[in-house]
Order: sequence, then C-alpha cells, then structure tokens
Amino acid sequence: MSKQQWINALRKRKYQAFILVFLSFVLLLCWYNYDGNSWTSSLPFSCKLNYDLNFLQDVRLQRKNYSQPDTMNPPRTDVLVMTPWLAPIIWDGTFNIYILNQQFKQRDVRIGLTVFAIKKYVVFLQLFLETAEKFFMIGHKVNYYIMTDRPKDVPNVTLAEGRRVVVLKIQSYARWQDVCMRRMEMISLFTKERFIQEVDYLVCVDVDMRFSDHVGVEILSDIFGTLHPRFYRRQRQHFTYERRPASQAYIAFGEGDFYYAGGFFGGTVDEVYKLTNQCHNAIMTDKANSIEALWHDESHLNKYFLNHKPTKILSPEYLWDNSLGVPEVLRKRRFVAVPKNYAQIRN
Ligand SMILES: CC(=O)N[C@H]1[C@@H](OP(=O)(O)OP(=O)(O)OC[C@H]2O[C@@H](n3ccc(=O)[nH]c3=O)[C@H](O)[C@@H]2O)O[C@H](CO)[C@H](O)[C@@H]1O
Ligand SMILES: [Mn+2]
Repeated sequence: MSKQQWINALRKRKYQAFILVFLSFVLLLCWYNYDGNSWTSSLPFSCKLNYDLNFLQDVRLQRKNYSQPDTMNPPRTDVLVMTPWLAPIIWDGTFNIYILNQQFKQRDVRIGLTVFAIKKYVVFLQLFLETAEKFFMIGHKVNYYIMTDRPKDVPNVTLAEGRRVVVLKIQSYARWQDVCMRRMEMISLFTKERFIQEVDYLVCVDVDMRFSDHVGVEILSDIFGTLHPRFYRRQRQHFTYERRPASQAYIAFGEGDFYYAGGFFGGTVDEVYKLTNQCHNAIMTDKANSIEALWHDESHLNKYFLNHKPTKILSPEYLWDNSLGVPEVLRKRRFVAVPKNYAQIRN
C-alpha cells in the first residue's frame, strides 16, 4: 500500500480512525499515569478510579518512572497512616508496590504463610489457596505451611513457580478455643524446627478467609499486626481486651493503642518466635490458674502488642468482614472472611 492509498483509506474511514487514535491516546495516558499503585492524583483530570488492575501487574512492576512523592500532598488525609511510635499503618494509596517489590526482590526474600485447618476447617483450604495464588505475594518465594490433623483432605492446588505447599500434621484439640490458642504453641515449635531455615518472614492467618485483592511485601516488617475491622474506629474503653487482672492478657481501662485481630499477624521468623512463644507461655500460665482469656489467643496477642509495639500495622483492608458493609475509607478489601455456620463447623 502506498502512502497515498493509506491516506485515501483513512479519509474514507476518518471517524473510525479518529476514535481509534483517541482511544489509544486515552489508554496510553492512563497507563503512563498509573504509578504502580493508584492513578488518582497524577491524572490531568481529577478522578478517582479504583479498578482492579491485575492485568497491568507485569507492566507496572517494570515501571521505573513512578510519580514523585509529594511533600505537600499526602496521599491519604482521611485515615491515620502513622502511629505515635512511628510505625506505618498500611492503607491503599500509601505505598508504591513497584519500589517495594524491587527492594524485596533484591533481597530474594522468602515468605512463609502459616495456616491451620483442624477438623472441619479443611473445607476452607481450597478457596484460601486458590485466591492466595492470585493475590498473595505474587512474584515472590512462598511456602504455604498447612497445619492439619487431616493431611489427606488438603486439596491439590496448582501453584506458580517458586511456591510450594508444606503439610505439617499436628494434633487436634476437642474445644475450638484450644485449637485457636494452640496455634501459638505450634507456630513457635515449628519455627525452631524448620521455619528458621526455610523462610525470612512468617505471615500467620485464619483459614476461613479468601484473598480478594493484592496482599504483597508492603505488609512485611519486623513485627506486624492488623487493625480489627470491628474496632478500628472505636475508643479504647470499648475494646474487648481481657479485663480480669488474674489473666496474663489483662489490660486496664485507659491503656491500649489499637485492638488487633487474632487472624493476621507476622514478622521476621525471630520476632514471630518471640511473639508466639510468649503468648503460648501466657496461655499456659492462665490454664494453670484456671482462667481463659475472653478472646483466647487474640487477647494474648493484644497484650503482647501493648508491650512490644508492632513496627508496622495493617489497616482493615487486610482483614475485612463483608457483614460490616464497605465504608468509604476502605478502598480495597484484600482479605475477607468467608461466612460460616459457627455451630456446624466448630463441632
Ligand atoms: C479474623 C480473626 O481475627 N479471627 C480471630 C477470631 O475468631 P474467628 O471466629 O474468626 O475464629 P475461627 O473459628 O476462624 O478460628 C480461628 C482459626 O483456628 C483454626 N481452627 C479453629 C477451629 C477448628 O475447629 N479448626 C481450626 O482449624 C482455623 O485456622 C481458624 O481460622 O478469634 C479467635 C479467638 O477466639 C482467633 O483469635 C481468630 O484468629
Ligand atoms: Mn476466622
């Protein structure tokens, strides 16, 4: 086709051509302004788009010319993004995943995700693992440590390269409360036995959950906890801390920073060992004194974090429950509770 023929053809279909060029331009503009995390302020027109952009993941990871951090324009002004002890609180918009992935890739970091599936809770594993493969630490080395009394019921899920499932057989306990609490003991035991050789960070979560958006290296730090979705707006006197002084988990009214959820914490292997070992010891002391903390392991976790402040805190984006609706500050729901029939699943 000669140049003239091209021009003639274009003239004939000038409207289509114009629309095509215009659309390409818009697409390019969007792509250019997407800074690896959000494309809000950098767009020439001020609009807030919060689409799921996983298809751009590969592209955005390679992006070098991300937008400059703006000293006079904080990305979030609607939520607390830093604790008084200078630990960041991770909300959507506060981090650039491109930069963080580069940093953690350089260190070739290995992450262990511990999850317990005792008795009937094995039914949650399939969705948990499938969604983790879509959203959890994509592009990094991941070991799933599945602790269960029913190894045969662990589903076979196809894993991406660099990821593997490790099934660890453990005993079960009759009471669900004991199952929950003994997680502290098991994590601390396996930390010494194998986690310390195999991974750099541990992430410890509930199994009755599904991933529904990006959860990546932005969560990693020496020791981190997560704001409980029911309490992140509440005053400390309403927190359901253990209030009986006889318990090791006791926290007085007038004390406490946040109410942390039992279902999502982690850190370096060393720090998680300290946390789980201390919580387990406290649980055993309570047991010897015939007292059980109100919210079991969660109460002890809250006590631990009162005295050992987390170095990072995850917003409730990282542990949401859809029965609470979707408040405006919650731009993403990354890890969401799967509804369950308590009476049926716990017995
Ligand atoms: C989201 C969140 O913050 N959850 C916490 C909350 O309750 P939940 O009501 O979410 O507790 P849950 O029933 O999910 O139990 C916690 C976890 O223990 C495991 N499990 C439990 C029972 C069983 O028969 N088999 C089994 O495998 C399983 O991994 C489960 O996810 O309070 C619990 C203590 O009361 C724990 O602190 C949970 O981490
Ligand atoms: Mn749960």
